[in-house]
Amino acid sequence: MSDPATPAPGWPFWVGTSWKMNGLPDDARSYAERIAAVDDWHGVLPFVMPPFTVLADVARLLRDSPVQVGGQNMHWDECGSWTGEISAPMLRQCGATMVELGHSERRRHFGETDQTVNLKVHAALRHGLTPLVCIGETQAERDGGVADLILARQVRLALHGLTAAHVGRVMFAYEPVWAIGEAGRPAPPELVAQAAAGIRQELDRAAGAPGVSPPLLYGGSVNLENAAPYAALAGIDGLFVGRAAWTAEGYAALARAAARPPCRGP
Ligand SMILES: O=C(COP(=O)(O)O)[C@@H](O)CO
Repeated sequence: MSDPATPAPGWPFWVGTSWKMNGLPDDARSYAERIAAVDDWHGVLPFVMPPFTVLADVARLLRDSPVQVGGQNMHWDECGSWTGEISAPMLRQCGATMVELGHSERRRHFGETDQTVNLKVHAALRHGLTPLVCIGETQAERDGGVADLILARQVRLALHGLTAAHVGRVMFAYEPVWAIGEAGRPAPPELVAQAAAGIRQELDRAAGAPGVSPPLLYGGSVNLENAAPYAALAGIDGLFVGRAAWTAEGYAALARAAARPPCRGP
């Protein structure tokens, strides 16, 4: 198993996917085998987040590839009476190096809060997992003019209690709630750039210095048509993709579309 990455801001560029609640064992193995066979990721840092039931299988098949594997959620405690939950050590034992936290679907349907996200960030770092924290405003919050406030609050609370050094080991994904899923509308790149600038200010403040703060990915209805324009945004360090990357070929094509030529590096 590869060591958990300590992400570097800017270049290189991350392209990852969460399969959400999709992927029976045969399909998961076939997907993993196909992306394990990709011999050129064009400089992007790839990662996949399969369901828990296939995570160990997928991690085993990708062990010798550059593709990192992560869980889609976890509990903040190491073990104990938490029926139905999964802990950081369990994810590590299965081969995960990353964990997604605070996705809007978990905030909306399963009672995830900024406080539980913060507990989980601490737990992930304690156990050597890279947390990928999802933040984003609802349509009502954007219409009400408080999107930037909501994003700043989500960032600050997620990072609460971390040292500046630990802040640099967290990753973030800006995912407007209104841009995600079947009913989602892709966010205009100008809007993403403006939101990313505000988020970056918060991240730099928490990290104590510009240039060492966490990578910031964009997610929400990313597809083959819009991947390159999002990837070209100066404040965006990666893409976090759902539906468009639920086939191995779709994922590999997206990584190619998002790959920045070396001259676009810092
Ligand atoms: O939810 C996400 C984006 O989903 P899409 O299907 O691409 O809208 C993001 O967290 C990746 O799972």
